[in-house]
Amino acid sequence: MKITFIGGGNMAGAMIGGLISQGFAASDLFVVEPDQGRRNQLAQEYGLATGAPDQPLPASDVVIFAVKPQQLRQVAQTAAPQLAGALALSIAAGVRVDTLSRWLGGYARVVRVMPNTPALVQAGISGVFAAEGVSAEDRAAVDRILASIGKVVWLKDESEMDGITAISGSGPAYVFYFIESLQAAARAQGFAPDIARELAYETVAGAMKLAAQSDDDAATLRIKVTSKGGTTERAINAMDNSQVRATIIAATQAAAARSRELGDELGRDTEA
Ligand SMILES: NC(=O)C1=CN([C@@H]2O[C@H](COP(=O)(O)OP(=O)(O)OC[C@H]3O[C@@H](n4cnc5c(N)ncnc54)[C@H](O)[C@@H]3O)[C@@H](O)[C@H]2O)C=CC1
Ligand SMILES: O=C(O)[C@@H]1CCC=N1
Repeated sequence: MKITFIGGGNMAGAMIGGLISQGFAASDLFVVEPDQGRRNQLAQEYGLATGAPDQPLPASDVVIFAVKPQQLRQVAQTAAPQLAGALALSIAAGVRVDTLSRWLGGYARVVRVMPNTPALVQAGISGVFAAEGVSAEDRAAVDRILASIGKVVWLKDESEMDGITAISGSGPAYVFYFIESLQAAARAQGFAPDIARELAYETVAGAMKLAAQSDDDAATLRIKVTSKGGTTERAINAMDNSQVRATIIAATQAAAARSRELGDELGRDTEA
Protein backbone atom coordinates (compact mmCIF):
# COMPACT_ATOMS: atom_id res chain seq x y z
CA MET A 1 0.00 0.00 0.00
CA LYS A 2 1.56 3.30 -1.16
CA ILE A 3 0.76 6.14 1.24
CA THR A 4 1.44 9.84 0.63
CA PHE A 5 1.26 12.30 3.50
CA ILE A 6 0.50 15.91 2.57
CA GLY A 7 1.92 17.80 5.54
CA GLY A 8 4.84 16.31 7.46
CA GLY A 9 4.40 17.98 10.85
CA ASN A 10 3.89 16.64 14.35
CA MET A 11 0.95 14.32 13.76
CA ALA A 12 2.17 13.02 10.40
CA GLY A 13 5.57 12.38 12.00
CA ALA A 14 3.94 10.38 14.81
CA MET A 15 1.95 8.28 12.32
CA ILE A 16 4.96 7.71 10.06
CA GLY A 17 7.14 6.63 13.00
CA GLY A 18 4.41 4.24 14.17
CA LEU A 19 3.82 2.78 10.71
CA ILE A 20 7.50 2.18 10.03
CA SER A 21 8.09 0.51 13.37
CA GLN A 22 5.17 -1.79 12.55
CA GLY A 23 6.73 -2.97 9.31
CA PHE A 24 5.39 -0.52 6.71
CA ALA A 25 8.24 -0.06 4.21
CA ALA A 26 9.73 3.44 4.09
CA SER A 27 9.79 3.03 0.29
CA ASP A 28 5.97 2.86 0.32
CA LEU A 29 5.65 6.19 2.12
CA PHE A 30 6.07 9.69 0.69
CA VAL A 31 5.74 13.08 2.38
CA VAL A 32 4.86 16.41 0.81
CA GLU A 33 6.17 19.18 3.04
CA PRO A 34 7.18 22.79 2.25
CA ASP A 35 9.74 23.09 5.07
CA GLN A 36 13.09 21.91 3.72
CA GLY A 37 14.51 21.34 7.19
CA ARG A 38 11.56 19.14 8.14
CA ARG A 39 11.86 17.22 4.85
CA ASN A 40 15.53 16.55 5.59
CA GLN A 41 14.67 15.45 9.12
CA LEU A 42 12.01 12.97 7.92
CA ALA A 43 14.34 11.66 5.21
CA GLN A 44 17.16 11.19 7.70
CA GLU A 45 15.09 9.69 10.51
CA TYR A 46 12.99 7.28 8.44
CA GLY A 47 14.70 7.07 5.04
CA LEU A 48 11.60 8.52 3.38
CA ALA A 49 11.27 10.13 -0.02
CA THR A 50 9.87 13.63 0.29
CA GLY A 51 8.84 16.46 -1.97
CA ALA A 52 7.81 20.10 -1.96
CA PRO A 53 4.14 21.07 -2.52
CA ASP A 54 4.83 22.34 -6.05
CA GLN A 55 6.08 18.91 -7.16
CA PRO A 56 3.62 16.34 -8.60
CA LEU A 57 2.17 13.77 -6.19
CA PRO A 58 3.49 10.23 -6.64
CA ALA A 59 1.01 7.46 -7.52
CA SER A 60 -0.61 6.44 -4.22
CA ASP A 61 -3.27 4.11 -2.85
CA VAL A 62 -3.94 6.44 0.07
CA VAL A 63 -3.33 10.19 0.40
CA ILE A 64 -3.34 11.43 4.00
CA PHE A 65 -4.08 15.13 4.42
CA ALA A 66 -2.13 16.18 7.54
CA VAL A 67 -2.05 19.97 7.29
CA LYS A 68 -3.76 22.49 9.56
CA PRO A 69 -7.54 22.73 9.03
CA GLN A 70 -7.16 26.28 7.71
CA GLN A 71 -4.65 25.08 5.08
CA LEU A 72 -6.67 22.11 3.91
CA ARG A 73 -8.88 23.80 1.34
CA GLN A 74 -5.99 25.11 -0.72
CA VAL A 75 -4.00 21.89 -0.31
CA ALA A 76 -7.02 19.75 -1.30
CA GLN A 77 -7.68 21.84 -4.39
CA THR A 78 -4.06 21.44 -5.50
CA ALA A 79 -4.14 17.68 -4.85
CA ALA A 80 -7.59 16.99 -6.38
CA PRO A 81 -6.55 16.60 -10.04
CA GLN A 82 -3.68 14.30 -9.01
CA LEU A 83 -5.55 11.86 -6.76
CA ALA A 84 -6.15 9.38 -9.59
CA GLY A 85 -8.64 7.38 -7.52
CA ALA A 86 -6.57 7.20 -4.31
CA LEU A 87 -8.41 6.99 -1.01
CA ALA A 88 -8.39 10.47 0.61
CA LEU A 89 -7.93 10.42 4.36
CA SER A 90 -7.95 13.61 6.43
CA ILE A 91 -6.77 14.02 10.00
CA ALA A 92 -7.64 17.75 10.16
CA ALA A 93 -9.65 18.74 13.22
CA GLY A 94 -13.16 19.94 12.48
CA VAL A 95 -13.21 19.58 8.69
CA ARG A 96 -16.21 17.43 7.75
CA VAL A 97 -16.16 14.77 5.06
CA ASP A 98 -18.67 16.60 2.86
CA THR A 99 -16.55 19.77 3.07
CA LEU A 100 -13.38 17.92 2.06
CA SER A 101 -15.26 16.00 -0.59
CA ARG A 102 -16.43 19.34 -2.05
CA TRP A 103 -12.92 20.83 -1.90
CA LEU A 104 -11.74 17.75 -3.80
CA GLY A 105 -14.26 18.48 -6.56
CA GLY A 106 -16.99 16.09 -5.39
CA TYR A 107 -14.68 13.20 -4.50
CA ALA A 108 -16.48 10.27 -2.84
CA ARG A 109 -13.59 8.21 -1.39
CA VAL A 110 -13.10 10.37 1.70
CA VAL A 111 -12.39 9.20 5.25
CA ARG A 112 -11.97 11.43 8.29
CA VAL A 113 -9.70 10.30 11.11
CA MET A 114 -8.84 11.80 14.48
CA PRO A 115 -5.60 10.12 15.63
CA ASN A 116 -3.37 11.16 18.52
CA THR A 117 0.39 11.51 18.97
CA PRO A 118 0.97 8.29 21.00
CA ALA A 119 0.65 6.76 17.50
CA LEU A 120 4.43 7.21 17.41
CA VAL A 121 4.80 4.43 19.99
CA GLN A 122 1.85 2.37 18.65
CA ALA A 123 -0.25 3.46 21.62
CA GLY A 124 -2.57 5.78 19.74
CA ILE A 125 -6.32 5.72 19.49
CA SER A 126 -8.11 6.96 16.38
CA GLY A 127 -11.73 7.84 15.76
CA VAL A 128 -12.80 7.22 12.15
CA PHE A 129 -15.75 8.32 10.08
CA ALA A 130 -16.15 7.39 6.42
CA ALA A 131 -18.24 9.07 3.75
CA GLU A 132 -21.08 6.92 2.39
CA GLY A 133 -19.28 6.16 -0.85
CA VAL A 134 -16.35 4.45 0.89
CA SER A 135 -16.21 0.72 0.16
CA ALA A 136 -15.67 -2.12 2.62
CA GLU A 137 -12.26 -2.67 0.99
CA ASP A 138 -11.25 0.95 1.66
CA ARG A 139 -12.50 0.69 5.25
CA ALA A 140 -10.32 -2.41 5.69
CA ALA A 141 -7.30 -0.50 4.33
CA VAL A 142 -7.95 2.33 6.81
CA ASP A 143 -8.24 -0.24 9.60
CA ARG A 144 -4.90 -1.74 8.60
CA ILE A 145 -3.14 1.63 8.67
CA LEU A 146 -4.67 2.77 11.96
CA ALA A 147 -4.49 -0.58 13.77
CA SER A 148 -0.74 -0.49 13.25
CA ILE A 149 -0.49 2.70 15.33
CA GLY A 150 -3.02 1.85 18.05
CA LYS A 151 -6.71 1.26 18.66
CA VAL A 152 -9.46 2.21 16.22
CA VAL A 153 -13.01 3.39 16.97
CA TRP A 154 -15.40 3.59 13.99
CA LEU A 155 -18.08 6.24 14.36
CA LYS A 156 -21.62 5.94 12.95
CA ASP A 157 -22.38 9.62 13.31
CA GLU A 158 -19.86 12.26 12.21
CA SER A 159 -20.90 14.63 15.03
CA GLU A 160 -19.18 12.19 17.46
CA MET A 161 -15.88 13.30 15.91
CA ASP A 162 -16.05 16.54 17.93
CA GLY A 163 -16.11 14.57 21.18
CA ILE A 164 -13.37 12.20 20.04
CA THR A 165 -11.21 15.21 19.15
CA ALA A 166 -11.81 16.73 22.59
CA ILE A 167 -11.09 13.50 24.50
CA SER A 168 -8.43 11.45 22.70
CA GLY A 169 -7.19 13.81 19.97
CA SER A 170 -6.32 16.61 22.37
CA GLY A 171 -6.17 14.28 25.40
CA PRO A 172 -2.42 13.58 25.42
CA ALA A 173 -1.91 17.33 25.99
CA TYR A 174 -4.06 17.19 29.12
CA VAL A 175 -2.01 14.29 30.46
CA PHE A 176 1.25 16.09 29.69
CA TYR A 177 -0.17 19.16 31.45
CA PHE A 178 -0.82 17.00 34.52
CA ILE A 179 2.70 15.55 34.35
CA GLU A 180 4.19 19.05 34.02
CA SER A 181 2.13 20.14 37.03
CA LEU A 182 3.21 17.16 39.14
CA GLN A 183 6.83 17.87 38.21
CA ALA A 184 6.41 21.53 39.20
CA ALA A 185 4.86 20.36 42.47
CA ALA A 186 7.87 18.11 43.12
CA ARG A 187 10.19 21.05 42.45
CA ALA A 188 8.16 23.12 44.91
CA GLN A 189 8.78 20.35 47.49
CA GLY A 190 12.51 20.98 46.97
CA PHE A 191 13.44 18.05 44.70
CA ALA A 192 16.11 18.51 42.02
CA PRO A 193 14.81 18.62 38.40
CA ASP A 194 15.92 15.06 37.51
CA ILE A 195 14.34 13.58 40.63
CA ALA A 196 11.18 15.67 40.14
CA ARG A 197 10.91 14.32 36.59
CA GLU A 198 11.43 10.72 37.71
CA LEU A 199 8.88 11.02 40.50
CA ALA A 200 6.24 12.46 38.16
CA TYR A 201 6.88 10.12 35.20
CA GLU A 202 7.08 6.92 37.25
CA THR A 203 3.98 7.82 39.25
CA VAL A 204 1.88 8.46 36.13
CA ALA A 205 3.26 5.39 34.30
CA GLY A 206 2.81 3.18 37.36
CA ALA A 207 -0.75 4.37 38.01
CA MET A 208 -1.67 3.79 34.34
CA LYS A 209 -0.14 0.30 34.37
CA LEU A 210 -2.03 -0.56 37.55
CA ALA A 211 -5.32 0.81 36.16
CA ALA A 212 -4.89 -1.11 32.91
CA GLN A 213 -4.19 -4.41 34.70
CA SER A 214 -6.64 -4.09 37.58
CA ASP A 215 -10.23 -5.30 37.83
CA ASP A 216 -10.96 -2.20 39.91
CA ASP A 217 -12.19 0.92 38.17
CA ALA A 218 -10.29 4.21 38.49
CA ALA A 219 -12.52 5.51 41.29
CA THR A 220 -11.90 2.34 43.39
CA LEU A 221 -8.16 2.54 42.77
CA ARG A 222 -8.25 6.19 43.90
CA ILE A 223 -10.15 5.26 47.07
CA LYS A 224 -7.55 2.55 47.81
CA VAL A 225 -4.84 5.24 47.94
CA THR A 226 -6.94 7.58 50.04
CA SER A 227 -6.65 6.73 53.75
CA LYS A 228 -9.29 8.24 55.99
CA GLY A 229 -7.83 11.30 57.70
CA GLY A 230 -4.62 10.92 55.68
CA THR A 231 -2.59 12.91 53.19
CA THR A 232 -4.33 11.95 49.92
CA GLU A 233 -7.72 12.86 51.34
CA ARG A 234 -6.40 16.35 52.07
CA ALA A 235 -5.10 16.67 48.50
CA ILE A 236 -8.28 15.34 46.84
CA ASN A 237 -10.38 17.65 48.99
CA ALA A 238 -8.25 20.57 47.80
CA MET A 239 -8.83 19.46 44.18
CA ASP A 240 -12.59 19.09 44.75
CA ASN A 241 -12.73 22.52 46.39
CA SER A 242 -11.05 23.94 43.27
CA GLN A 243 -13.49 22.01 41.05
CA VAL A 244 -10.72 20.27 39.16
CA ARG A 245 -13.06 17.57 37.77
CA ALA A 246 -15.63 20.12 36.62
CA THR A 247 -12.82 22.15 35.05
CA ILE A 248 -11.59 19.12 33.09
CA ILE A 249 -15.12 18.44 31.83
CA ALA A 250 -15.57 22.12 30.90
CA ALA A 251 -12.19 22.11 29.13
CA THR A 252 -13.18 19.13 26.96
CA GLN A 253 -16.52 20.79 26.20
CA ALA A 254 -14.59 23.87 25.04
CA ALA A 255 -12.42 21.66 22.80
CA ALA A 256 -15.47 19.91 21.31
CA ALA A 257 -17.13 23.30 20.73
CA ARG A 258 -14.00 24.48 18.90
CA SER A 259 -14.10 21.38 16.71
CA ARG A 260 -17.76 22.10 15.82
CA GLU A 261 -16.93 25.76 15.25
CA LEU A 262 -14.04 24.86 12.89
CA GLY A 263 -16.42 22.52 11.04
CA ASP A 264 -19.02 25.27 10.68
CA GLU A 265 -16.51 27.99 9.72
CA LEU A 266 -14.70 25.90 7.14
CA GLY A 267 -17.88 24.18 5.93
CA ARG A 268 -19.42 27.55 5.11
CA ASP A 269 -16.66 28.10 2.60
CA THR A 270 -18.45 27.03 -0.56
CA GLU A 271 -16.13 28.50 -3.15
CA ALA A 272 -14.51 25.17 -3.96
N1 LIG B 1 -0.87 17.31 16.75
C1 LIG B 1 -1.81 16.49 17.16
O1 LIG B 1 -1.78 15.92 18.26
C2 LIG B 1 -2.98 16.18 16.26
C3 LIG B 1 -3.21 16.90 15.10
N2 LIG B 1 -4.28 16.59 14.30
C4 LIG B 1 -4.51 17.33 13.06
O2 LIG B 1 -3.40 17.10 12.23
C5 LIG B 1 -3.20 18.22 11.37
C6 LIG B 1 -1.73 18.63 11.44
O3 LIG B 1 -1.45 19.00 12.78
P1 LIG B 1 0.05 19.02 13.33
O4 LIG B 1 0.81 17.90 12.73
O5 LIG B 1 -0.06 19.15 14.78
O6 LIG B 1 0.51 20.41 12.69
P2 LIG B 1 1.97 20.83 12.17
O7 LIG B 1 1.94 22.30 12.03
O8 LIG B 1 3.00 20.19 13.04
O9 LIG B 1 2.02 20.15 10.73
C7 LIG B 1 1.45 20.70 9.57
C8 LIG B 1 2.50 20.59 8.48
O10 LIG B 1 1.91 20.96 7.24
C9 LIG B 1 2.92 21.60 6.50
N3 LIG B 1 2.32 22.36 5.38
C10 LIG B 1 1.92 23.65 5.34
N4 LIG B 1 1.47 23.96 4.11
C11 LIG B 1 1.58 22.84 3.36
C12 LIG B 1 1.30 22.52 1.99
N5 LIG B 1 0.80 23.42 1.14
N6 LIG B 1 1.53 21.25 1.56
C13 LIG B 1 2.02 20.32 2.39
N7 LIG B 1 2.34 20.57 3.71
C14 LIG B 1 2.10 21.81 4.16
C15 LIG B 1 3.62 22.48 7.51
O11 LIG B 1 4.91 22.90 7.06
C16 LIG B 1 3.69 21.53 8.71
O12 LIG B 1 4.88 20.78 8.73
C17 LIG B 1 -4.13 19.33 11.85
O13 LIG B 1 -5.19 19.44 10.94
C18 LIG B 1 -4.61 18.84 13.19
O14 LIG B 1 -5.94 19.22 13.45
C19 LIG B 1 -5.12 15.55 14.58
C20 LIG B 1 -4.93 14.82 15.71
C21 LIG B 1 -3.91 15.11 16.67
O1 LIG C 1 -5.20 21.03 18.80
C1 LIG C 1 -5.68 20.66 17.74
O2 LIG C 1 -6.47 21.39 17.10
C2 LIG C 1 -5.32 19.30 17.21
C3 LIG C 1 -6.53 18.40 17.10
C4 LIG C 1 -6.40 17.42 18.22
C5 LIG C 1 -5.04 17.62 18.70
N1 LIG C 1 -4.44 18.61 18.12
